Amino acid sequence: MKTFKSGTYINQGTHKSFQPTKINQQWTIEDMEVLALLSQADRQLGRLDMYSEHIPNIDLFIRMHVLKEATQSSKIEGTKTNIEDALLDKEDVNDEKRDDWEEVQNYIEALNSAIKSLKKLPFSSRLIRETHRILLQGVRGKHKLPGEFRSSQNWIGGASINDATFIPPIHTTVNEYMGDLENFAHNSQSFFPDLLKIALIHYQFETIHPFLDGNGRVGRLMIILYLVEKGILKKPILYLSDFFERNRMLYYDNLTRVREKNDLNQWFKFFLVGVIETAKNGINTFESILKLQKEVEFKLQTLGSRSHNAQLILNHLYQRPIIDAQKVKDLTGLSLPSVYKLIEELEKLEILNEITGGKRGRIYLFGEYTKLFK
Ligand SMILES: Nc1ncnc2c1ncn2[C@@H]1O[C@H](COP(=O)(O)OP(=O)(O)OP(=O)(O)O)[C@@H](O)[C@H]1O
Repeated sequence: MKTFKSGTYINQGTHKSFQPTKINQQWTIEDMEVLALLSQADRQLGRLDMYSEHIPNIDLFIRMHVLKEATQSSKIEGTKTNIEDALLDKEDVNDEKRDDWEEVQNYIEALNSAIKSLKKLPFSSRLIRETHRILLQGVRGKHKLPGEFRSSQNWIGGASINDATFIPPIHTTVNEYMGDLENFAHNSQSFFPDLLKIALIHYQFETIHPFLDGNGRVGRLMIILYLVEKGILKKPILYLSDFFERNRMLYYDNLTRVREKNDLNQWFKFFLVGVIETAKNGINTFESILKLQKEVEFKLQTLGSRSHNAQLILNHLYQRPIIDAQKVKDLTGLSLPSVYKLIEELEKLEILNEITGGKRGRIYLFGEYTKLFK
């Protein structure tokens, strides 16, 4: 690592683009602090992974984890959607918030679809492009070449290329760089720890900046895809975007430091601290979910014969903690008067609370559960 050189600048006449060093090579690591953090991060990830085996019905809770990741990652990009907004149906979202809401939904769809595809497609340029296509579908992204690598020079920061903070590699080299990144991801001879590999892949991906837009979001999404593909996590339950969002300036600065100061170790440390902190938060969230689940079950016992229907509603709420009377009717097959009675009882038990304040179109939130993801 001592001699690591992040890349070279090539003169394009009006500007200089940064051509990063290819990453599919043998890496060594000598910084003891990186190694110590790596060992902690591995330990915490192992603990987190255990939850996916031991929590019954874990899939119920994963949807909310995905929703949180989508909200936080999109927030870095600038959307103003919060978790409660992201839970709403399209027709319940205000006009001015709808485009942001759609971006978050695209993120959820892109992540779910990519996780599913991993069963038949490897972590590859093709998978990355397909994920990008879903992420940028719809109004805002349609002029940004969804699903395609760029065919022009782009830049980061500044209104024009002349005052850019960073100019990624020339577009004619994007395919070659992405091929190198893909080969590195699958190079089993490189004997480099997986967490450092994905940290390096994220840095390199952001530096290549292969798309016209959405590079940050796709790059963050790739982290979870890589961890699942390598079997480090059985389920997609580690989401770093919250950490990156809370430390946004450091996130950008540490990426920049690699390029400007050849300081890869600082980026590794930042990334590993993120993994440790996020895994610990994930474990706490699961502990809180289990505790809440017990409390709720205890409350449901007071409903006697109606507890079966209440349980059906709860199974829905753990996936999407928002509901209306029609959905309760669909889930339980009860008549409308019985539906309203059951909702009222769940309100009394402080499981549901109405959030619109209106008489019609009432929507109920499972607030205590939603809070665990904030
Ligand atoms: N100096 C830098 N060097 C390399 N990558 C950077 C640098 N500064 C920012 N980035 C990366 O570029 C991303 C922004 O790229 P882009 O606007 O294409 O992505 P986005 O998904 O639309 O937005 P965002 O990443 O802000 O959510 C940042 O999130 C970060 O990952």
